[in-house]
Amino acid sequence: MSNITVCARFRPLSSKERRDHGDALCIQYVDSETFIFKDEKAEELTFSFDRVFYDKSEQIDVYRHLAQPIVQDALNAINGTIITFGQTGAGKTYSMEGPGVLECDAVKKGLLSRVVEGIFECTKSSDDTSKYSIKLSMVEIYMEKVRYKYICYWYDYFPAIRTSRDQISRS
Ligand SMILES: Nc1ncnc2c1ncn2[C@@H]1O[C@H](COP(=O)(O)OP(=O)(O)OP(=O)(O)O)[C@@H](O)[C@H]1O
Repeated sequence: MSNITVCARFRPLSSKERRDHGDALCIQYVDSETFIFKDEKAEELTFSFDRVFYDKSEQIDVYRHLAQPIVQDALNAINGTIITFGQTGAGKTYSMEGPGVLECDAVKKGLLSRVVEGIFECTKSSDDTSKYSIKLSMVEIYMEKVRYKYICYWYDYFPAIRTSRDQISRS
């Protein structure tokens, strides 16, 4: 896999969209990497990505494919970035936060809380005396202006401090 992964995600139609335009979709499933887009003249255009998440995809699928490798790299001190890009209402916030960043819905929670959980899950399972300094931030770029949404730091974090103390007392 290259250093950059590009995915497309489709959200389900809203009830207003169904009411106004019906259930017909302008995209057609080909496989997990390719879809066909039919434009207004019914011309077909084929698009391919590293992965396509269709409207029934779950938040966990997006996390596992897109973010988990970045979490694992982060534990080896390799920085990573996840960018959502799209027009208003496309589902960027939903993918990043879920229905709300303070909501703990296990199925619907977004990448942000899954990434935080993933990082601490990995550090907990490390059995050496590694020291971690973790910085995680989420920004919104709108009209070429950068706005911080969340910024968190964990400095001098010793996940294995208890394990190492136990080992010393056992030896
Ligand atoms: N995968 C999804 N499954 C279910 N609902 C979704 C999904 N993606 C988006 N939605 C819903 O669609 C609506 C628009 O999504 P969202 O607010 O995430 O868009 P956005 O791209 O962040 O928009 P904006 O740029 O205007 O902030 C929301 O009501 C959201 O809950």
